[in-house]
Amino acid sequence: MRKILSRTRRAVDDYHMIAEGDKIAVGVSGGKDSLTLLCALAELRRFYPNKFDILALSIDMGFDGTDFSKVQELCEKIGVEYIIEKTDIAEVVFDIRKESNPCSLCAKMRRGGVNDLAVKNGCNKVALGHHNEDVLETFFLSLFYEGRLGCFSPVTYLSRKDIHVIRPLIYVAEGDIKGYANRAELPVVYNPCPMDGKSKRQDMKEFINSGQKNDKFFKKKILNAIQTGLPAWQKLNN
Ligand SMILES: Nc1ncnc2c1ncn2[C@@H]1O[C@H](COP(=O)(O)OP(=O)(O)OP(=O)(O)O)[C@@H](O)[C@H]1O
Repeated sequence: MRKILSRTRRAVDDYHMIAEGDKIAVGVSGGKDSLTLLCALAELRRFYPNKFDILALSIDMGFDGTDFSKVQELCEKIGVEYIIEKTDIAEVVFDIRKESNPCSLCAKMRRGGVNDLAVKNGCNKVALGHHNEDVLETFFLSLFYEGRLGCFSPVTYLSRKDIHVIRPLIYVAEGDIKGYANRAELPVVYNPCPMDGKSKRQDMKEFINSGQKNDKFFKKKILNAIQTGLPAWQKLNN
């Protein structure tokens, strides 16, 4: 956890993600990334100079067999309040709308659900579990499939809801998350989504891995290009 925590702290500092008195909703899908984010922020909360509080939120998509009870137990252990909202997003996307491209509608509804639930519970920020490889994959997806330079931002202000979305794991490597999730025996929730893993993102992952194999600084250089080239990624002075 020490490495994850120090990288999380560096990202939080570089982009002023956490201010005194913040109440941060951590979006917990039940996957390894968001569970790691939850544990990292619970730990950071103990010593970060700006005092803040966290709340864990899960949007239950309504797939049969989803069980968040072990996440509930983890939250009790680390002293974090936990709210699960049951939805019928899976039914809307797959049965009612019969979407040919279900991921984009699903993600939109899920994001809306997390943000609304955060506001309803008095949070001024939402934290998401995007890690370093998510950043690089998203950057290349924009480049190769949309022909533009872009990526989600470390911090995004949503004016309609008056909340900030923060991504504290942007410097954390997926491999470190996997290692931590295994060692800490995080209660990863089985994802029954039929689309899970079937995406262009997988192709980008393979492309990045082959770049990294040829040049051990590949990922570092791309992140540097993002931070110097995309305005929203410019580090703020501390
Ligand atoms: N059902 C959900 N409820 C609450 N938050 C969610 C949910 N699904 C996703 N999120 C949040 O959005 C982030 C990005 O979603 P995405 O589906 O890309 O997750 P991921 O990369 O598979 O991460 P994870 O391993 O945490 O599932 C997650 O890390 C999490 O913080």
